[in-house]
Amino acid sequence: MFYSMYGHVEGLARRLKKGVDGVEGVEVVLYRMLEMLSAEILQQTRVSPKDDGIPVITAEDLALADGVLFGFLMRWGQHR
Ligand SMILES: Cc1cc2nc3c(=O)[nH]c(=O)nc-3n(C[C@H](O)[C@H](O)[C@H](O)COP(=O)(O)O)c2cc1C
Repeated sequence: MFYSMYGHVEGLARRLKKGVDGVEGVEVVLYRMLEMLSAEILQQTRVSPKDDGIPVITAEDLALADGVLFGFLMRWGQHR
């Protein structure tokens, strides 16, 4: 599961999936974290459009996973 504003973290997640999917018996499913920024802020900060093919994760999705890799960017020293 990841959060990405400008695609760098998403690119890392896609590459991780490519690598880990090569492990026998393991399947990686990509999810994004819920967007917390308003549409206005997203427009002002020129955030990249999101790929609708990657769903937003739910608590139920998390419970199905045997393992979770987290990916998120740093913004002013913190992630909220
Ligand atoms: C507003 C803003 C604040 C940032 N603050 C930090 C920071 O405090 N520390 C850091 O290491 N990187 C910081 N960065 C860099 C991002 O974490 C980094 O570019 C990240 O790869 C962006 O990921 P994304 O392209 O998936 O959104 C900041 C970037 C932005 C746009």
